[in-house]
This record gives sequence, structure tokens and C-alpha cells, in this order.
Amino acid sequence: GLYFLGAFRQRRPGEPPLDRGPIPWLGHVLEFRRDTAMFLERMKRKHGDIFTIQLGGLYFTFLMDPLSFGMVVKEARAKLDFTKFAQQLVQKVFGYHSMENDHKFLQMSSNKHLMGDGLVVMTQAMMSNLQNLMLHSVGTKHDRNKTWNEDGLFNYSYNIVFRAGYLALFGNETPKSPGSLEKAKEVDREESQELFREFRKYDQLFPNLAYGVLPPGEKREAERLKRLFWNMLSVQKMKTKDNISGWVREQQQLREEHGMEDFMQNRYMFLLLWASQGNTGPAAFWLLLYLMKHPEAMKAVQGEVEEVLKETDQEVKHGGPLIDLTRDMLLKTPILDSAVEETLRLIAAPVLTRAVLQDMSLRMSDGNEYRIREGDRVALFPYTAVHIDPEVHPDPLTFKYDRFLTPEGGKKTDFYKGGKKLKYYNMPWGAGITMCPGRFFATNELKQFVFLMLTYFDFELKNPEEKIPDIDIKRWGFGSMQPTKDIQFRYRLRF
Ligand code: HEM
Repeated sequence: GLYFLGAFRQRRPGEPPLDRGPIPWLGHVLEFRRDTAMFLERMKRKHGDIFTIQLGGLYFTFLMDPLSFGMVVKEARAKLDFTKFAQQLVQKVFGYHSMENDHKFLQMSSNKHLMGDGLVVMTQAMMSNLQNLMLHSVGTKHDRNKTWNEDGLFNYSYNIVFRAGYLALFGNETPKSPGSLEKAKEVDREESQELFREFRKYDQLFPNLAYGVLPPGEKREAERLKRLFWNMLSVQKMKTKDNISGWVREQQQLREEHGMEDFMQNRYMFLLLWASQGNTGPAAFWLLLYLMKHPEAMKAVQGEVEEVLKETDQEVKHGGPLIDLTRDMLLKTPILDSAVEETLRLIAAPVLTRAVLQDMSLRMSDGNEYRIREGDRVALFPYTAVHIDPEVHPDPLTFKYDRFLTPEGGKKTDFYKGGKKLKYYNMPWGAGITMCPGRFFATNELKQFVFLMLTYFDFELKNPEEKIPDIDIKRWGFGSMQPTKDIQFRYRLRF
């Protein structure tokens, strides 16, 4: 029994340092879960840039040298595969059973609809939904309301970006008659609000659900929520909507054509909702908060926003038209781009995992080669390995809005370690074949949100002295981090 629990595994010649951890089979899983970043930092100090640890019966080899990341990211799928791991996770968390070509369909429709020309359409959809949600709560141009509104900044940012993103991707309520557009917009607001409320409950259960350690009561709640989302996002409901994005529609159609049953398609819809809405809202919160806490950054971004509006002859005034913020305009904001990238460096912390399909060797940038066993996992945690490495990003825990700007004002891509230029210097989107296919859309969403906040509202922290909240360490490894607590702010229309 102990043999199969991995208790007798020994390091073989040519293999990375092995650290089985204090508990048979579980290995290091408790410390890993408690604070992944701190644990991996400790392992790195103890073993160096590569080591193998036991986590819940599996052996993971972590690679901490960003100069060697290419070996993992570009390795052939015959040796390092992501599908097995991803399929198990989506089955556990979303109840979805993958089909053949799943990933190919996802990539195909993402390339078509979330990038290039497709993004022009998505930008417009996002724009009109953002304006519907952001301007409604404070009164419309006909109903002037310049009193301050108060909210938690995390709640507000997540709420608006989640709901607008959901409506842009999954479609709007179809107006019952040509004159009932306002009524349809109201339904959109109510329905998306309800979805967000339930989503946040699932969101909070998610880390423990993914690790398979939910207590029975919470497990039942997760089951209830899953069924609720399958129902709320069902393909039958979807087919009654207007403006469904090509991304969602095409993926649904492909599955239908390949004979997937409706109930399984519904589950896939929930997976798409999760992947598309779980990260951008929290990132929007951090971006806005960092700007509010760094007046020089806020001023630089505000200047850029005003310049872009002026170039397109748009002015926001009381009773005037809403602004039309296009994809083209969003391509002219290098300072905001840098602020977004800097925010993601500080708060996006995925673990990238691959299954080892056959015995293989990994050659590191220093020339050393290590043997890796079939059945193990290889993993990267770029946050510790590169995002907060002071050699790559000096003063790494400080937000510097211009960190990713060249002196000429362009995008900076030169970052070094050990005198060598790094290809992987910031990895909020992961890398290689599983790299986030929504990254261009997500970046756009963040920029649109900040752009509209700066254009339409005055806003400030309720207590300007309040410190930036800590990161909730329970969520390391899943993408965008969330704060341990919210921070109150107030906002009002500027015009
Ligand atoms: C700030 C926002 C976002 C962050 C930080 C983020 C980050 C990530 C990361 C780290 C991965 C996994 C990469 C890997 O395992 O190598 C991922 C996967 C994914 N993301 Fe995003 N994402 C964001 C927004 C979005 C949006 C807006 C969409 C869709 C509209 C999206 C769709 C997806 C999908 C479908 C996958 C799975 C990809 C696959 O299996 O190949 N993401 N994202």
C-alpha cells in the first residue's frame, strides 16, 4: 500500500531534487494550498530552479527558471499534454464531459471572434452593455443626478464588468416589439444582476471545489448552483436571445452538429461563462484601485483618455450623445496598456500544468538536463518565478504604471535575467497552446471600463488613507487574485 502511495519513491540519477513532503500520499498539499506562492518560494530557496514535490498522490516537477520556460511551453504534445488535466478539472468543477476536438473548436472560434475583426464587433457589444449598466444606476441624461453613490470598489467593478461581459458574449433580451427596447434593456439589467449574485457564491466555493475539499453542506450548495447555471444558460434560452456573440453561438452550433446532447451543451455554456467572467472583473478592480492610489498614474491615463476623445471630436456633455469608443481608439493608449499589464503582473497568478505522457528530459537554460518520469506533472508558477523576481522587475511589489513603457512611449518588451533577454517576462495569460484565447477581449474590457469611468464619473476612495487590501492567498493558481476585503469608494456623474 505504502509503495502505491508513493512513500518509497527515490530520486534517480539525473532527476530533479525530490521532496515528498511530510504526509504519505498527500505530500505537501496542505502547505501548497495554504499559500502556494510562499511554499514555492521556500522550495526554490531549498532546491533551486527545478524540483519535484508530491501533491495528493501525484508528483509535480516545478520549473522556476523563466529562461527555461520555453522547454515546457513548446514541448510536443506527445510528451507534455494539457488535455488530461483540463478534462478532469472541468468534469469535477462543471460536470462537463469533453468531446473529441473540444480544444480545436475553442481555438477556432476564439481566433475568429475574440481577435482581429471579430474584436471590433465585440468591442461595440461590450460598449453598449457597459453604458447600459454604468449610466443607468446613476440616472440617464434626461434624469440628471449628480449626487454621490457609494459602493465597494471590488463589488462595483466586478459587478459591472461581469454583467457587461456576460451580455456581450451571451446576448441580450430580444425586444418583444420594435418599441420595447428599453424594456428589454431593463430585463438585461435584472437578469445579469441575478446571475452575478449567484456567480459570486460559486466563485467563493471555487478554490475548495477545484481541490475537491468542500465540506458536505458547501458541496450541496455547489451542486445547487451548478444546476441553476445550467438552467439559466441553457441553449433553449440562448436561442431566444438577440446579439449572441459569434464566439458563443459557433461553439454551441459545433457541439450540436457533432451530436452533443442539450444538457451537456448547457454545461459547456457554464464553463464558457466561468472562463470568460471569473478573471476580468477582479482585474478591473485592481487596475482602478492602483490608479486611484497612484495619482501620477491616474493623471497620465486621464491625459491619454482625453487626448483620444479629442482626436475623434467627442465631448461628453449633459444631454449630449453617449461616447462611441471604438477598437481603433483603444489601440492608441500605450500608457493605459502599460498600466493594465502592470496590474496583471501583480495580480494574475495561474499555475500552468502539463501531464508527462512518456519518460522525457528537460534541458534547462544553464545546460543541465533532468529526467522526468511518465505519469508525473510538470508545472510553472510564473508569479513567483518571474512576475515578482526583483532581478527581472526591480522593486517588484510596487505598482509602476510605466514599467511596460519605453522612454519613447512605446511598449517595452526588454526584460533580462542573468544578462539574458527574457521571452516570458509577464505571463498573466499562461503560455503555449492553452494561452488564454480571450486575452485581447479581456484587455479591451479592462480598458473600456477604465475609459468610461474616467470619462463619465468623478470618483474617489471614501477613505483616501486606507491601504490597498491584501491578496486573498486561497486563490493562488486560478488566474486573477481577489482582495481579502473590499474598499469603499464613491462616484457621481461628471456632466
Ligand atoms: C483578466 C482577465 C483574464 C485572465 C487573467 C485570464 C487568464 C487565463 C489563464 C491564465 C488561462 C489558462 C492558461 C493556461 O493554462 O495556460 C486562461 C484560459 C482561458 N481563458 Fe482566460 N483570462 C482572462 C479573461 C478571459 C476572457 C475575457 C475570456 C473569454 C472571453 C477567456 C477565456 C479563456 C478560455 C476559454 C480559456 C481556456 C483555454 C484553453 O483551455 O486552451 N479568458 N485564461
